[in-house]
Amino acid sequence: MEICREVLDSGDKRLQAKFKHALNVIDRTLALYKFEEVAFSFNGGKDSTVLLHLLRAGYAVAEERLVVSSVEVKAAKPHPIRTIYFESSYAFPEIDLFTLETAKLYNLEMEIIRLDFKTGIEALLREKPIKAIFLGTRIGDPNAAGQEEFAPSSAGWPPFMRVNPILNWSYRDVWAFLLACKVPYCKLYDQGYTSIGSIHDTVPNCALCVSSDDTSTLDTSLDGELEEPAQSKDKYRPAYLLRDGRLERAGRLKKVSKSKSENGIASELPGQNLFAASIMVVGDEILRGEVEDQVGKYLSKALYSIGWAVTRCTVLPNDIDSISEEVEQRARVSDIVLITGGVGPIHSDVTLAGVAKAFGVRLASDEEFAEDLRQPLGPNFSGDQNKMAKLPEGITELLHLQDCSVPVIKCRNVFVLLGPTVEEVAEQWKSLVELSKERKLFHVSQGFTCVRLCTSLPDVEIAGPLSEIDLDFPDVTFGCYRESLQSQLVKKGAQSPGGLILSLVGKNGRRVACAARALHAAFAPGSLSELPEG
Ligand SMILES: Cc1cc2nc3c(=O)[nH]c(=O)nc-3n(C[C@H](O)[C@H](O)[C@H](O)COP(=O)(O)O)c2cc1C
Ligand SMILES: Nc1ncnc2c1ncn2[C@@H]1O[C@H](COP(=O)(O)OP(=O)(O)OP(=O)(O)O)[C@@H](O)[C@H]1O
Ligand SMILES: [Mg+2]
Repeated sequence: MEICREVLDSGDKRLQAKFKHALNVIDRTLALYKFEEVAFSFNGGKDSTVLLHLLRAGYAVAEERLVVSSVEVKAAKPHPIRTIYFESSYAFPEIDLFTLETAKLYNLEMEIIRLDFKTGIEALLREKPIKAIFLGTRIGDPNAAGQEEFAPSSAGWPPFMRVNPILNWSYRDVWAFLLACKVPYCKLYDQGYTSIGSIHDTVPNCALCVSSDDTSTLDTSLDGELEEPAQSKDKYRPAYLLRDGRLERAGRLKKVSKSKSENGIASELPGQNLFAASIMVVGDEILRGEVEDQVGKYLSKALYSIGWAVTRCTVLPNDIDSISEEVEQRARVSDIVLITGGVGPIHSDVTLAGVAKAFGVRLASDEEFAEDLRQPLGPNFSGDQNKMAKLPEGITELLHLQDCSVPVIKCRNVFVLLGPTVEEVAEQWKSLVELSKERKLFHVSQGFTCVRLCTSLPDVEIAGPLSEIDLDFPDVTFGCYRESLQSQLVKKGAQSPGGLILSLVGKNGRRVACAARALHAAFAPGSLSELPEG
């Protein structure tokens, strides 16, 4: 079979291993089910094109076995690959055409279904005894979460086995195969499309753009941003030149929900100018009081300095369920969640497992992350067998940062900073903010202005005027607390140790100063004194 020969001739050991494994999955399926009980779900996309040729190879092997074992050798004729295509009026015409031409070229017995997937499969199963369907689903596809190579259809779907022979193939593997086998693929992939959905949600991948005024640098940014449809002046390189497979879906426009936008991250609330972040620090040693949490404090200040409100900062034990419950809850109510601690090769490092559980996905080995870790961790790092290189499947993006040896792990609106020391977290955070300015991962704006006033007046005297002024300044937050005598004494310029501290916080510096003047005016001169910035 020419496909087997081409893969062999390519000399690409990795491709050969993936090919062999996929053929084995196909072979096991054809041994389990009769030919007429199996269908191939083909849509002209690159993954299903790979699968088509794997099936051609796999069917040839199975036919051979049948012929050899058949008594009536002459009667054994080739079985066409039973194929289903869900046609849609929103499909690219190029995809439609390629699907039909390919079916003709390879003599596929194709059934065109003009219904949605579920209803179409229900109708199909009523008529035909299909028990298994081959799909080109790969890990990293949004719908791959929780699937294995053999995955029974989900609850609520008619019963059949989903067979995913290329589940563990990477973007690189797909192109290595298509190019090595020199098989035709849809021409949209030569025009910069790297993953194809409908005409309404797919544009060429901006990482492959060669704009008319820049033809030199390509594929250097990790830009997954929503781009407007291609300008006609822009040219795109072919899909197989995309070096970073994580950007495969960068040309897929994401569904924008009411409050959350790109990457699941919320837009600034109109008129309110406030984003809410949650911080989670994982470590039993902090809960035992052995170690003081400096990271939470650093991140709170850092978020505040870019205009974010921190609505929760929690310290959690190294326990999967505690982490997953907190992530699940905080990711829902916050714009972003920052997590540090509990990531590493030790048995108690379960932060990523907790994140995976919160989002209902499994942890899967990630070859690219293993590569990222190999350099900083040195020769003792044993690659993807090491649990450190496992990431929540299908929802993770690695953010490579300038001047940082390890990436930040982004799972939807949750960012895991590998740290673990406050210095390392600080370095990662600063680079993340820079990257965010380019990619709009989260909003970076002007920080808050804070004025702190110190007084020895008793709380009861302060309370009345303070609540009145509070009403006059809805855009300023008034806080009131006492610092320990000790910490006030060590702070330079502290006056009135042991007294009350009033803090006035707001985005508009002028308004904060105005509120401070109003407070001064409400009490006898000299009752309040301003503290230096803390
Ligand atoms: C043959 C076939 C079988 C499918 N089986 C399931 C299933 O069992 N459970 C499910 O949730 N979705 C199933 N789907 C739907 C896919 O998971 C996914 O929603 C679909 O490929 C649409 O992806 P898109 O929204 O990116 O276009 C199936 C789709 C096809 C074509
Ligand atoms: N309209 C469809 N008809 C039949 N099968 C489909 C259809 N849409 C998706 N599938 C099945 O789901 C698989 C996964 O779809 P997915 O979009 O991830 O990959 P693809 O379309 O092959 O390639 P690409 O990622 O480049 O779009 C396909 O390989 C195919 O088996
Ligand atoms: Mg597709």
